Parts: sequence; structure tokens; C-alpha cells
Amino acid sequence: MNWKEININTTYQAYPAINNLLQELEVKGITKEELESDEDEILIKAYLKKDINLEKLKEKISSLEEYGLRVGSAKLKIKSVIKEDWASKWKENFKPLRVSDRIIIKPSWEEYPSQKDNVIIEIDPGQAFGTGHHETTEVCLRLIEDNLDSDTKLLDIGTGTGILSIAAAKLGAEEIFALDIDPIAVKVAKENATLNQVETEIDFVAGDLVEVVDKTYNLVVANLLPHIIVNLIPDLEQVITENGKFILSGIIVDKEEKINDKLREYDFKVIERIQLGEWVTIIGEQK
Ligand SMILES: C[S@@+](CC[C@H](N)C(=O)[O-])C[C@H]1O[C@@H](n2cnc3c(N)ncnc32)[C@H](O)[C@@H]1O
Repeated sequence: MNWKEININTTYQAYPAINNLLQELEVKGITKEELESDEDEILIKAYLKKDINLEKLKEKISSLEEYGLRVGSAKLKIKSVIKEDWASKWKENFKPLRVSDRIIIKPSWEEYPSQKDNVIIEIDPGQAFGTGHHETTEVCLRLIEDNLDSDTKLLDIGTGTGILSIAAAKLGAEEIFALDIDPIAVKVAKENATLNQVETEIDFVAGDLVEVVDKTYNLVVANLLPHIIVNLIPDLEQVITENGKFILSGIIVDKEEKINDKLREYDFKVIERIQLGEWVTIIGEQK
């Protein structure tokens, strides 16, 4: 059966948000290529079976500008492709990636020679965000590694593929609760946890921000878009233990001050900020 390939010319900055929009359309695979013409421009390719309303998708992409995201030319094209062709090409885009001295991310179909102390995480991208190939995920993984010990109780808000929770489980966290507003992401995350044999160590639940959380955690990670983080901050206190820390990522550099203002308003302090490309990650705690 023929599949459809949607091509979207946009910016790197808008990728996580467009990825979310595409997930709502039940796409089966998403890739991004950096375009040589302009270092900030990327080409997103997404594959799906059903017909979609291209105009409506274009409108939704354009409306991301209202949240301060540059979407670039946002040119959309659609063409028919044969599944065998895209499935093998799509796989070529996911190679093993070392994100720290210990952590390596790899898709299930790639081999990686494991060495002592390596933490190898197998992630099949499927329909959710979080293969480690994005700066925000990469920095979160490193910070989780640096801040985790056997007493860590992790809350992972917006788990996507489950990558951060799976890493925490493999690094020896005591307890992990992972949630995502998107039930498809929760399904993909559970499958990835099973692939990594840590499914019994993580509770996955579908839910909006902290509405399904009824406990406190000493490490909270949220890799979300800036306007969603702004909505999360007022509720952070109810899910963090007194001496707990939080990691907020997905912050485009020109939105950082807005996030800092909100953190000050709710009596949180920033311990450290890490910038990779145009993305900022903040680690903080209560004052
Ligand atoms: C940028 S991805 C991060 C995925 C993964 N944690 C990582 O670091 O790569 C953001 C995820 O947050 C989810 N999300 C967006 N809004 C949310 C909300 N209000 N509550 C919970 N999850 C949300 C999205 O569905 C998406 O899977």
C-alpha cells in the first residue's frame, strides 16, 4: 500500500512543537535533516497512511509563531511513497549516539559494542519525541546522570519516548513516575521501557502536567516548550520535596527571562543554566 510523505521546511527551533502536531495526525515516522542552505533551516519528513488536510496543518504550524517560535518558510509538500522505501531510509537517520561518558542511545536495529559502566539505552523513535538527537534531551540526560543516586525519586513530565525515565532506571533511581499528555507517547514509552527491560521500574500514566501526580519527588524533569513550562511553574511546589531539584528544558534562549521571572515569582532559584545551541536548560530548587 502506498504511504504519504509530508515534507515541511521549517526551523530547528520549531521542531519539537511541529513534532507534537504531527503526532496528533498519527504519523508512523518522523525525520529531520539540516539543510545546507541555511544552518537554522531543516526539512522534516513525516510518513502516514491516511489523508490529511494540508491547509489545516499549515495553519497550525503558522500559529506556533504566536508562542514566539520561528517557523521559517513553513512550506508543505505531500507525495506518495512505498513503505519499504521510506522505512529503510528512515532507519538510516538513527545512528547510535554517545551523550556522556556513560550513556549511549541506540535504535534497536543497530549494534553497539558495550564496555564496562556503559549505560546503553535502546530507543525506537516511533511516533514520540525523544531519541536523544535533540540538544534538550541530551542535556537532560547528562543532568539526570549527574544528579541521580540510589535515593532518587524522579518525576518525568512529558516523557515522550520515555528516554529520560529509562536512563534514570538504568542509572539506579529508586522510583520513577513518567507522564505525558499524549496517550500515544505513553504507549511508545512503555514499549521502549520493555525493550530496555525496565518496565517494572517506571509508572507511566497519561495526564496533563501534574494533575495525575499525588506524591512528591526529589528530582523533577520537564522538557517542554516555554509556554507550557510557564503553566507548570505554579504547580511545581506541590510535586517537589523540600530539598528537591528540578530540571526545566526546551527553553529557547529568548524565552529564558520569562521563565526566570516566573521562577522568581514562585520562590524558586536557579542553581545552574546550560545552553546548547539556542536551547537553555535550567536546574533549580526552592529558595
Ligand atoms: C519535547 S518532548 C520531550 C520528550 C522527552 N522527555 C525528551 O526529553 O526527549 C515534550 C513531551 O511533552 C508532552 N507534553 C506536552 N504538553 C504536555 C502537558 N501539558 N502535560 C504533559 N505532557 C506534555 C508532549 O506530548 C511530548 O511528548
